[in-house]
Amino acid sequence: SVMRIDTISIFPEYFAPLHLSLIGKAIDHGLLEVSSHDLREFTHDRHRSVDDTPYGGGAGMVMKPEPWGEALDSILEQLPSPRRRPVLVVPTPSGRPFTQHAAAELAGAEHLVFACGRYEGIDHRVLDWADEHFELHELSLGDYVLNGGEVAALAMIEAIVRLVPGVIGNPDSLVEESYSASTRGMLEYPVYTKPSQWRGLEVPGVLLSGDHGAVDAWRALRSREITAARRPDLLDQESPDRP
Ligand SMILES: COc1ccc(Cn2ccc3ccc(-c4cc(N)[nH]n4)cc32)cc1
Repeated sequence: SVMRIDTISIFPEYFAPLHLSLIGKAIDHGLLEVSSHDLREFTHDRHRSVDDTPYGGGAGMVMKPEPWGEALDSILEQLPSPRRRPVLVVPTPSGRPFTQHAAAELAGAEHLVFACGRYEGIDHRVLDWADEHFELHELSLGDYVLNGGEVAALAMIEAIVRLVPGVIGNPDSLVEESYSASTRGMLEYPVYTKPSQWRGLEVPGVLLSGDHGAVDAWRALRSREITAARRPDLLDQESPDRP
């Protein structure tokens, strides 16, 4: 089944990179449809204004609700009926953390819409209205501040789309990863390839030994060492993935 992704932003060109590499191939193979919409197309004043001063005062500007309402209406109108409610993802600093778990959850959706804000954010009534017409997810990319939602949406789209069957060339790499890395498992072990000697640096001997049991043990040990050093929080969680 084809996954459809719509993005809405005042910088739609942010999403041009999605047509490169893996995601570009998925689009070429008809597995994925990506459309980027310019929010200003849903303004009608001479200045095509999308923002205004915040009620209650404070610095910066807030995105007006009307253009967002018209943009979201336009997405809903273009849906084949009878339609399941599309998923609306709104990147925001105050969102629920976007995790591999969230990516897997969203990878099952048929239709994803990303509303990318700028300025100090979007008039909250847009979210209140959208909650009635979409399956709404307000998501944070991480505990750092961006200038808008576009970069977060790009990262989320990549994390989601690579989980869609058929999009990634080699499904094995996903299985391995799902048990050892960025999920609530452990961090990835170090990887090596030819040449076996490079600038006086060798590849760990066990990896050249052909002893698969020893290789697995070495990798598990390195994952545990690296996780303990960099992400002790991941070690605390009991998870079925980690024996
Ligand atoms: C009240 O504090 C702020 C309010 C708005 C902004 C700028 N901005 C506007 C829309 C928008 C969407 C997402 C994000 C974002 C998401 C993550 N993980 N970091 N930053 C930032 C965004 C900065 C800070």
